[in-house]
Amino acid sequence: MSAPTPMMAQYIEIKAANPDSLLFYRMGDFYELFFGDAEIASRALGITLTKRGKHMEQDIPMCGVPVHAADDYLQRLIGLGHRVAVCEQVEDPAEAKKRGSKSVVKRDVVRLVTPGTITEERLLDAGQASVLAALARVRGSDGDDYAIAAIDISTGAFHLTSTNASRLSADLARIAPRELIMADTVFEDGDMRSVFEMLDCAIQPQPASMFDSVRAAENLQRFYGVKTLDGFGQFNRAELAAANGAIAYIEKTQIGERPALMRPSREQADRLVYIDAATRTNLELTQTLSGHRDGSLLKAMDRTVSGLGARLLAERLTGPLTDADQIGKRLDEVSFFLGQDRLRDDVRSVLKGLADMPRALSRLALNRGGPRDLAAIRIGLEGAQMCADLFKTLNDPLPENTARDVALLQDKPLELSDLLTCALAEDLPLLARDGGFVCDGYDADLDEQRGLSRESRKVIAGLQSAYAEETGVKSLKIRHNNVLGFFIEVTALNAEPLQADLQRFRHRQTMANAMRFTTDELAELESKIANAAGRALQIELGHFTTMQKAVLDHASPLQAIAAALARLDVAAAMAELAEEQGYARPTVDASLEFSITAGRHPVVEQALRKQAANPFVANDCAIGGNEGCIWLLTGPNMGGKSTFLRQNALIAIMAQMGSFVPAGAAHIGVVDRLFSRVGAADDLARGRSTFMVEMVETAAILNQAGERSLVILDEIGRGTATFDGLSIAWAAIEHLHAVNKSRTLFATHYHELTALSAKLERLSNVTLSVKEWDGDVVFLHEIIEGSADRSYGIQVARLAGLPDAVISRARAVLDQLESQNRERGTDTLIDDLPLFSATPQAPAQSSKASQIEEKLSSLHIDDMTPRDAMEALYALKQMLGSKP
Ligand SMILES: Nc1ncnc2c1ncn2[C@@H]1O[C@H](COP(=O)(O)OP(=O)(O)OP(=O)(O)O)[C@@H](O)[C@H]1O
Repeated sequence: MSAPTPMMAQYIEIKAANPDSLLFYRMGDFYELFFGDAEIASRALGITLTKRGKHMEQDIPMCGVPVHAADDYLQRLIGLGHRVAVCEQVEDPAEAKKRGSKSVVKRDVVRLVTPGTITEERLLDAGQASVLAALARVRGSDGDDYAIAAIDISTGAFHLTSTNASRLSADLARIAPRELIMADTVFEDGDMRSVFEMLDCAIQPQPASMFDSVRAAENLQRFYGVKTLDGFGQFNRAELAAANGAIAYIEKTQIGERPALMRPSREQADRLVYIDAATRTNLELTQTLSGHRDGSLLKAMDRTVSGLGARLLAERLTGPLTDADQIGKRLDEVSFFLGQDRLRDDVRSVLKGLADMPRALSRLALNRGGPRDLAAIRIGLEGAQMCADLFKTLNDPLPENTARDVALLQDKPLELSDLLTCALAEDLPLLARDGGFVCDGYDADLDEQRGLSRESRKVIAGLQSAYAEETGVKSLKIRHNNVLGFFIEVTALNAEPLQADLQRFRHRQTMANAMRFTTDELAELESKIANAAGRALQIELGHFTTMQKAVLDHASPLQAIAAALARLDVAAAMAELAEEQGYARPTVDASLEFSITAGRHPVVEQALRKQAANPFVANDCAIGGNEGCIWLLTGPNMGGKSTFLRQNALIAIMAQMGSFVPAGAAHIGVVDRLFSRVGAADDLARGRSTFMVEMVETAAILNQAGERSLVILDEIGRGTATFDGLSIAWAAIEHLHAVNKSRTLFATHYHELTALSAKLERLSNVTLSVKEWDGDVVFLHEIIEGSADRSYGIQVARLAGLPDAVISRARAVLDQLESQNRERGTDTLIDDLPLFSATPQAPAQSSKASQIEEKLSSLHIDDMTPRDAMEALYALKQMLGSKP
């Protein structure tokens, strides 16, 4: 068997060290993939699979992607959940040749590209954070402690959240990482499976040693180049372990490059509203149930003009606050911008033109940046100054948060800004190695080299005319290509005068219709130009390094300025939204109030307006109070029950993220937990039926909701047989009323439940009004007191286009069922239910049963004939049959 070629041997060795990643192996202008990687990539990318040589007597499958288009292919592979190891040539091929003609150029993996560690503009969504999360678990004195380190390497944001087993899912759902890492021991723990299954992201278990909390402080100190972590605040063991895991993973994937991470900031779990994963999904906060951004609350609210602002808005929407003071301060900013139309417009138009500073900074830190990233910083700093200047003309006092942000903008690093403004040219190449990004007049040496090369070009133009004259060939041209450099070109017919003097015009190449020559003068000029260009590029690259370093030296103030710009964008955008949509400032305080006047659903309202349909019908909601009220909502199908339930939850979220709300007025006592059980979908992938999903979600609510919670329940119990469903709904309401005491909205089709209002003092019945007209039903979408006695399901079915025959048959069946029901009387069912009996009744002794038992025990079977036994059995059966 033949040994692998030296190159294949190198490939096999590098691949063995990176078994979990597709290996992009650099060969000239291509990244090549071999063996199984080639098969996977060719299928995923739709590129041709070829072969190259043999290994162990078998063809080696191969495919390749051109280096200049690698980003696109990377994006697709990462999108499909793959990881890619990028292996580059790390020495000049000339060096390799010195070791012998057969030696292979040294190559090494320079970077692992994973879903959570990408930084390229084209691989990122401007309005979305790209989070890598590291989950750590440490055994505490009373149970396990968990912490999540969430890093957005594309912006440097770094948050640490302490959590526990019951909050973990909700916290991960809020953070919504693109990639989650954890110790393999945690990954393999069966109890954790449900947590990981719920997440829609890449999950990468890592060696447990990466999450060591003991070495963590030392590693963090090394990473940040500090002697102690005291200045960072106090961290618990779980937080240290999570931070250590995240940093170790970044070092593992970035191989030698150090991203400009901010210092970790601690998130206090109770600072944010607890919203569990199901509620987040059901309320379609950042995407719809079908996975689209259109139709989500975020899309309906987003009026930001910069990527920075869009990301901050999403962060605020997914983590509304629980501190009424902080919420009030955010609302002050919106009020301020609402009263300053002109300023708002001006600020927004400055912000619109800004490039993404934190992402540019991050690429520069990782040595992946180019001249355009330097320009992004320059433009960002100019924008910050322009923004700050806009506020100078104001006489009114600024709200606290706005004043703080404007002060931050004024605090820009002047030297850096001057350096970038003076040095950078207007038109910039993507890559530093393309040159031409330092402006003329900045560096005399550079200007001289550029002058030389410009001068030489003029000389070449002169030479061309001279040669044309000398040879009498008017069409003679001096051209350039990468293979020959400069050359003289004449058509084959005109070659003779040049061929006549081959001492002077040395022949280089014969083409189909042309001949190419060179001269000593031309060769000399060529080397002058090449030298000058090479020297100029060296000088420019030197300036690039200086500017890059200057930017990184100011990473912290730059990040602070970017954060201030993002906050201003969000505040101005919220004011824009409030004005455009007619929203009101909510009152948010520490009470247990929940009273909304003329509330609307932010997404449905905008959709109806777009369709020029009937306007949205506003509705009130009052479920506040010291022990929380329950509104039991019955009403026809399509009446607007789900819409009403969701709109109130969304209004609470909007208010607590610091936004104005779609209502005439709103007074909300801070909600600390928001639960919803609306619209169930099968979760067959996890082996759960609709009903099971519904019950798991309901159980979570009944076990966790408290008096500060807001609970939204839509049609629980509908996924099972009528009486089972009704009983579960019934018992759940009683529990909510007596135990949870949360502010609750409960929509149902079980009209029987409305009888509960007679017994539960804080429960009110409300319904959605309808008009019946000529056998049809008209939905007025208006909430009124009282209860609906019918669901109008058949009318809705008719509207949906069920065949007439089915509709009329359904009407006949319904009439029959209703008349039977009337005869039996549903009220008896309600009155019979042991409403307030906490302890189940002991089953009454049945006198019939004991008579049968007595008779049985009096029988002497051994003394009986078969006929006697038969008769006794008949008698027993008869006694049983006489039971009522
Ligand atoms: N307040 C409103 N104003 C105007 N249109 C509304 C209003 N509420 C709901 N609608 C419209 O009615 C449609 C049905 O609403 P929704 O889904 O909330 O009804 P539902 O009572 O929950 O129905 P079902 O019981 O069949 O689930 C919505 O898609 C919306 O277009």
